[in-house]
Amino acid sequence: METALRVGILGGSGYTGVELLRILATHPQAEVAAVTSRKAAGQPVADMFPSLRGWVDLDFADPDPGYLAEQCDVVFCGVPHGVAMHQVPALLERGVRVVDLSADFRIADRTTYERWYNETHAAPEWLERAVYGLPEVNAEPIRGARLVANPGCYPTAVQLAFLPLLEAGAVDPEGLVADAKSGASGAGREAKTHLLLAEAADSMSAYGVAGHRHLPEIEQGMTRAAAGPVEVTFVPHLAPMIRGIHADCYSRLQDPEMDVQGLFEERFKNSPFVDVMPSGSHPATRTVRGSNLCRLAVHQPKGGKQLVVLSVIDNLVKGAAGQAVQNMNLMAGLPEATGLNVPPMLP
Ligand SMILES: NC(=O)C1=CN([C@@H]2O[C@H](COP(=O)(O)OP(=O)(O)OC[C@H]3O[C@@H](n4cnc5c(N)ncnc54)[C@H](OP(=O)(O)O)[C@@H]3O)[C@@H](O)[C@H]2O)C=CC1
Ligand SMILES: CC(=O)N[C@@H](CCC(=O)OP(=O)(O)O)C(=O)O
Repeated sequence: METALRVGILGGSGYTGVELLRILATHPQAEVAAVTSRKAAGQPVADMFPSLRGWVDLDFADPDPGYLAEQCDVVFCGVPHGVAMHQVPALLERGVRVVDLSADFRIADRTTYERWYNETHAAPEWLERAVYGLPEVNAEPIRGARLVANPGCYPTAVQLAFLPLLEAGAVDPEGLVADAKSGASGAGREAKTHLLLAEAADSMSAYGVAGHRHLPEIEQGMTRAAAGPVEVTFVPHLAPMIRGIHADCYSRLQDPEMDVQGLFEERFKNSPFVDVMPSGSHPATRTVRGSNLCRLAVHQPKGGKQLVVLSVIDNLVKGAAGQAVQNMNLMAGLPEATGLNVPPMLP
């Protein structure tokens, strides 16, 4: 067997970090060599995450890029946006390849990034060199990338639902609506009042309706797919569940007679993690939990022009850690699904 890839996780004590550790624990070609946390440096990983007892025998280390570069061939960044951009250049300059799960390198246009994220970009020279890590679109450039910007969770679910339609010019690109619900783990592991059990359970609320930071990321990908301007209304919601994203994606067909089901089946026939369900299906988030799958279902109510595509993912897997490992596999020349072929957990 070839030597395993030595993998590091910058920000390993958060939700995407523990999900990366879970997935990598059974990956046949990767070995986790370093995991960082400022607060837990020096403590065994399995003390913080007893679920990994017997699987991960490492202590958390300080987030020092020099140390990570010594130990690792590839580093995943599971740190908040605004943090990764300060750490990533030092890793890249030392020859480490990086998959950044934060938003720092997703938006190629610096001005757009700075407007939506309200801060000056610390590594603008890497913005254009980063490859947007949606494997269903960019598999080839991802293979050769030094820096992959892993997509956001909502943008993954929404783009996969719209891309076939936009690439084929099948819908009005200016009348797109994405109504999406996310589980609370999408907001990370830091304490926040709106995520307390008594605030988030048994309730559902929209947020960011006037403009969520995922909107420019969604529009960037969809503009590329449509090869022209798109107009998207994006309404995210916090739903009373732990994992999962359910996106209802609305558009107007140019030709209601078009075989939309056939279009989706053809577009994703070589995508191991996109399941185009029979037309009229109702996918549930629980049918993808713990897996790297995106399940899509096409609906054409009354056979008219209005089209509804339902898209479900696990925000921590296809929306974050699983997609990041899919990208690492491509970068390493491995089959895309290596270490990711597990069925979802249900119930
Ligand atoms: N949760 C989700 O569903 C998704 C998250 N993402 C993105 O992935 C990234 C990680 O998210 P998530 O795991 O949920 O976040 P968490 O808040 O759960 O974890 C953040 C991690 O980053 C570390 N960290 C925080 N600040 C710093 C810093 N200044 N320097 C070094 N390390 C730091 C924390 O550890 P410590 O404080 O101990 O150092 C912790 O390990 C974020 O950018 C997020 O937006 C992307 C897609 C989906
Ligand atoms: C429920 C919730 O709060 N979700 C987060 C998005 C989660 C996420 O993954 O954001 P990035 O991928 O851009 O890091 C939010 O709305 O900001």
